[in-house]
Amino acid sequence: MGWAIFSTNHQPIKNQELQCFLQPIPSHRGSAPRDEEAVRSAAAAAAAGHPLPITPGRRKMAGSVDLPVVDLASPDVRAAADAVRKACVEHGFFYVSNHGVDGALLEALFAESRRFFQQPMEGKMALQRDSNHRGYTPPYAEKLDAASEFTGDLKESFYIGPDLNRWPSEELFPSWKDTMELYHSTTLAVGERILSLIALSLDLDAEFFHKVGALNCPSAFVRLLHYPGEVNESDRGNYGASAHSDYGMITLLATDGTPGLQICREKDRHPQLWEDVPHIDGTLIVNIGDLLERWTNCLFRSTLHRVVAVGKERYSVALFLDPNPDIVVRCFESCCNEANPPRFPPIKSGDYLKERLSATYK
Ligand SMILES: O=C(O)CCC(=O)C(=O)O
Ligand SMILES: [Fe+2]
Repeated sequence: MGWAIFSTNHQPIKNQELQCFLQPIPSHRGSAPRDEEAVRSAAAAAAAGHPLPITPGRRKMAGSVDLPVVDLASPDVRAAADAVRKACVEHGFFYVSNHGVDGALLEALFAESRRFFQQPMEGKMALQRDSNHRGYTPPYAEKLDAASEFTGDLKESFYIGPDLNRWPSEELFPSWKDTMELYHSTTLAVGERILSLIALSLDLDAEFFHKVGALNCPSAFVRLLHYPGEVNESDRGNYGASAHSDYGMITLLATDGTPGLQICREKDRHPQLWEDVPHIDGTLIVNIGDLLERWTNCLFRSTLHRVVAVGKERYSVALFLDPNPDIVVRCFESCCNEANPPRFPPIKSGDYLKERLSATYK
């Protein structure tokens, strides 16, 4: 049988051998040469009747995508689960409102993040990312699209895991640790609620992800992100975060309201159409990762996305909520049958995530 290791446009890659798992994201994941791509996306946007605003970075952009907003406080849980299913099938992205993350906590989180990234490089590098994948990553050290012609993405970031963290000095950052730990636990709880809706949307028990152990010491990482405002001439066409899909179950994203995030709903369509994901006050952005795409046999989309430079500094914070590393991700029975057999072999979550991460930092 030909297994697909990385999904592409929800079709299996025929005759792909298992060793391909060790390769970085293949080049068809959003890697058209930048000029050609700009022309193509402009043409597609024009054809679709979208306006083409020219950003300070002189990048042409398509229109905005109209993603659904799921109310997490809705008493009609069935309707919320149905809305989640529709969003995951059609877009792989949606917003959640009434999520319960306090505005004051978000304000404190962004203030701490700004203060950390505003330090001189020396202070940040003292907490450089370690082998446990915690800490600071400078600009250019990470390349989310392996096919990008640039050395690396423009962003800098800081990873905070469930434990074993590296913290800035308490003297300089007295409330940093408490703020980060509170944000970690708060968004983890929101993520668990979203996963319970996702389980219901797949006609599984609401507690499914708990029951199979995926949420027993899950691999949950908060990542603070900072994108520069001004970019050097040599970085013209480079991305804040180059095209990628997220690796795990779900991602919850808070932004400071600055635009830049774009999604491409049809990975293999040419020309690719990139659409802006506008900020909506009071909401978090949620997207599906590759492991959930595998679990659902590509019923749910792990959608390609990127962050373009918009000539303005940008801060965002992601929570990557991934399963316990020992969980084996195997196609749900409800998502396959004889006519639609599993497209991926079962895989241990930790093995999959480790390979994807190591490809990102080569
Ligand atoms: O900053 C953003 O808006 C997106 C970040 C992202 O896609 C990621 O870190 O995986
Ligand atoms: Fe992402």
